[in-house]
Amino acid sequence: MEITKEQVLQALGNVEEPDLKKDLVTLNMIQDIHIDGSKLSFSVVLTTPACPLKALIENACRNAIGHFISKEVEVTVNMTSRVTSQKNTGVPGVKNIIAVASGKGGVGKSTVSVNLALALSKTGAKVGLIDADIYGPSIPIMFGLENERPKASQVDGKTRIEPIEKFGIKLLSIGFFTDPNQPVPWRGPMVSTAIKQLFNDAEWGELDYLVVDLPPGTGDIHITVTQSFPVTGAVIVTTPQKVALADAKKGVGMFLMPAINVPILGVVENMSYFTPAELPENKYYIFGQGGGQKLAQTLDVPFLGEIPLIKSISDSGDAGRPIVMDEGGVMNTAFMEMARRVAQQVSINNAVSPMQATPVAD
Ligand SMILES: Nc1ncnc2c1ncn2[C@@H]1O[C@H](COP(=O)(O)OP(=O)(O)OP(=O)(O)O)[C@@H](O)[C@H]1O
Repeated sequence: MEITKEQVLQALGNVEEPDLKKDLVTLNMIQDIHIDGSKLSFSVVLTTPACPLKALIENACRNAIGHFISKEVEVTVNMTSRVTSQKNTGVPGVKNIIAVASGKGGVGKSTVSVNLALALSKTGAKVGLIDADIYGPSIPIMFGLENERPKASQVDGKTRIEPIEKFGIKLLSIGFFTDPNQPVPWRGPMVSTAIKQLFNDAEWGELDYLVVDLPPGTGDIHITVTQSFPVTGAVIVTTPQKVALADAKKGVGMFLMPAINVPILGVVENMSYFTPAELPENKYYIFGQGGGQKLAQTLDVPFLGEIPLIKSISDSGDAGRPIVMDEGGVMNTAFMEMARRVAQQVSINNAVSPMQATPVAD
């Protein structure tokens, strides 16, 4: 059987990327076509390794070859990725900055930030995490790094900070530079300088996603981060309670203000229902059901998922090993699904006007 490259491209031109609403060939996602008799191999370059539609797209490609060329073709599909970036984030090498915010304190914003960063990294992305919660930096504890200090050196008269690496991601926290027993009275300009240093003075290297854990509410740090760095999008964390939902709405409002203008990637509802470890199929909606989803609908933004309330999440946070690191179980599934939806929204936003898309090794 004779197959040509043109036939392959024509067949795959019938496969639509469901999120980006264009075919894979137009999107330049088909690469490395090799034909050897009836054997065909090609790569599909997705916009994120966390793509939730990976299996569906691969299947559609196989079906298209079978349908438009021949069922006799022996197809090998390599699913790879190249994370896209819409804007220059202002931090060299960093493709996307994802801000994690909440209207109200204590809703689990840091828990979501940490597990989001690790879940993205588990899919194969290069990830960094900044703890910008100046009033209660909790990331050092959550990673078991309370006594660590990042290395700093002088290069050409400039301070360069080495982010700490743990569980495959690079991280920096404002907590690494303060004494937990000595509360620091931060003044506005000091806060702004300190936060900017976490972005500008650190050796982040190449990152697909830099996740930023913001303080709760709306304040100086939000303004500093959003005005100094073009943030790709914001993830809003809420719990199902009315107060949290009302505050989340205010948080969304701040990101959408013309002076700030950061796209909302979506709403995550944390502590959605209680699930006992011994009976994971039982769900008790102790704070009410569907509040986060309704909020997302009202604001016309995506709903990124429900995270259950379970005791082991706080134990794991205190023990320095975030829960998504433990394979299997409801929390791992919930955080992996949430991360895939976040990455999907980043890809969709970037596809609106992709300015640069640099390849990453897979
Ligand atoms: N889904 C959950 N199930 C059980 N406990 C949780 C869950 N999410 C968060 N927690 C616990 O709730 C507490 C607050 O969480 P976290 O520090 O992530 O919130 P936050 O919104 O970042 O708080 P802050 O306003 O102080 O920044 C922690 O003890 C954490 O372990």
